Amino acid sequence: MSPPTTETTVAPPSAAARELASPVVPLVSRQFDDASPQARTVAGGCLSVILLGASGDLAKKKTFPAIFNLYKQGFLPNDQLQIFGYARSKMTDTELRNRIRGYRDMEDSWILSCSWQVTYISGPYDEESGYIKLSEQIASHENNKCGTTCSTRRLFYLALPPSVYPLVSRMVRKHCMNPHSLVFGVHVTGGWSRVVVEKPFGKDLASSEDLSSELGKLFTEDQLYRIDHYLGKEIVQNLLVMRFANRFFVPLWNRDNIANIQIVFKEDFGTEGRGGYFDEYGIIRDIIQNHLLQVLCLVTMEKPVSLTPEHVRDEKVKVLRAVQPIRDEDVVLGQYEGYKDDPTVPKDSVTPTFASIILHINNERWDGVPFIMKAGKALDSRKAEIRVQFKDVPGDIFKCQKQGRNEFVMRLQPSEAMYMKLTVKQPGLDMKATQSELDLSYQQRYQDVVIPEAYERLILDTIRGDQQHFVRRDELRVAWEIFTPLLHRIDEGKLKAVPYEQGSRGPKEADELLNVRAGYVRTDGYIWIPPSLKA
Ligand SMILES: NC(=O)C1=CN([C@@H]2O[C@H](COP(=O)(O)OP(=O)(O)OC[C@H]3O[C@@H](n4cnc5c(N)ncnc54)[C@H](OP(=O)(O)O)[C@@H]3O)[C@@H](O)[C@H]2O)C=CC1
Ligand SMILES: O=C1O[C@H](COP(=O)(O)O)[C@@H](O)[C@H](O)[C@H]1O
Repeated sequence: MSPPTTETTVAPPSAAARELASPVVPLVSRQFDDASPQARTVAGGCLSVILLGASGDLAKKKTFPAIFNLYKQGFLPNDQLQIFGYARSKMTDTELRNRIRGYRDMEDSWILSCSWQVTYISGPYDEESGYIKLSEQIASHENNKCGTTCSTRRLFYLALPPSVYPLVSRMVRKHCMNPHSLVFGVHVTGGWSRVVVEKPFGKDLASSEDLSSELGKLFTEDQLYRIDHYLGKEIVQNLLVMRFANRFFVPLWNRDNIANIQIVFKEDFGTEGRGGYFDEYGIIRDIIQNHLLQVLCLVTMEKPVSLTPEHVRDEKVKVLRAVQPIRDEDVVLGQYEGYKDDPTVPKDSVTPTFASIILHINNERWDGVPFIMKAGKALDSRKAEIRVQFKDVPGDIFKCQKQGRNEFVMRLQPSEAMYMKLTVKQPGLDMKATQSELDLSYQQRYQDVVIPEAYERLILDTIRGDQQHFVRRDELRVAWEIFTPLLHRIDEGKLKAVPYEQGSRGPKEADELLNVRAGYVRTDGYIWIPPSLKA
């Protein structure tokens, strides 16, 4: 096997590349300096998207719909696209298409009118024959559509359990990489092969490093896209713009003004048939170590030198390195009652389905500010948000502390919004202060804008070769360094999950942790109602 090569492309933009030009150019992710691989990569030619694990949950719910939506919006080449599904399950092309169609009720007529089709290949993950067949089918599509001269692009998406990544990656590397574009190790026709891998990337530092080394032997870092779909969410993508393009926030975003920050993920349903997977990982590996930690990076990092992916990721790594070891007294774990009734969950499972953890960042900006990372399944609502609580005003003459503190809330989902809780004069003759808000609710402000799904954005980024919103290897290592000691203590039974009622706020101990150890001050009697729900 030849060693992996760095992709270098030299062909001028083709007509197909121009066809791929985005109708909307997002502000953050589309700016590259001339030296970046993205700027050099020609984004045109035949495109094969190969979904390994095509029979699975992620493929059905997220990946296929995202590809269809991108195509529908004109982001993918009209006549040079082909989707290949690969998995062990026996299925025909039509059965796979029906499966995809069935999920989101995608319009039959529209799917049938696509000039390309979904091809399904059934094969084992551990035998070469399946990959040889897959490779032949891709080559045949490329020859039919492009001949041998134009650039060909192969996007391999591993929608599979991480345990099979090394095996599948070795097979892909050996049999399915793009042969046309390599001449003496250099891509001369603008072609590429890229590989998307899903989280969780390992179970702890050691297993993640093993996985990274395995993949590193097969692919270069710029061929590997470690996807964390929270980085594709609209409000998460807005974080750098909000923080670094608004004078308001520049002087306030630090330990002098901010009392605490919460990053919260709540789901109002349990494991729903994914208990087998979930029980092996638990809520910290499933949500906090990746999704919430990525959000924390963007909330706390210093301003990058520029928006090139490496500059942004350098800053993320830097702030992660300043996160302090997690103390047991800063952790509350929970397991919802009824979790073990799921037939795929062992009857004696102690896996946490809820965790609230206080992190501390030891740097000049954040020393002393508690960051509360809270995630749970089967809670009272489904939402994800970042809540920045400011300190009290010194010398308060209005007795505002009783009203509540200023908060800046960024709601990732549902109903994207940003609002600022502030104290104003209650309208009327009395000089009385009350809580109100400045509100930017996306549904109201951007009524004609369809907010893309995170997976749409990130899959498009992989096709464009933009790695800003993907996790770099060193970033992943530090993320595991932060959580591995705690995870090992949990695995050894040193920390126990307390039971909580389904549909509740989680264990009451988590509220105590928030109030007592993180100093969060709740505003009684104030609830933000999204404008869409107001009469
Ligand atoms: N589902 C979701 O909402 C999300 C999933 N992810 C990640 O995406 C990846 C795929 O997830 P998901 O689709 O839910 O997983 P699934 O359990 O649905 O697995 C996907 C496919 O992999 C094959 N497979 C399952 N178990 C094994 C095994 N032990 N050995 C070999 N092959 C197996 C099956 O295909 P066959 O038997 O036909 O070969 C299955 O259809 C995971 O890494 C997950 O963490 C990330 C975010 C959200
Ligand atoms: O990665 C995962 O994310 C989903 C939640 O994603 P969202 O975009 O709907 O917030 C979660 O349900 C799943 O357990 C986890 O693996």
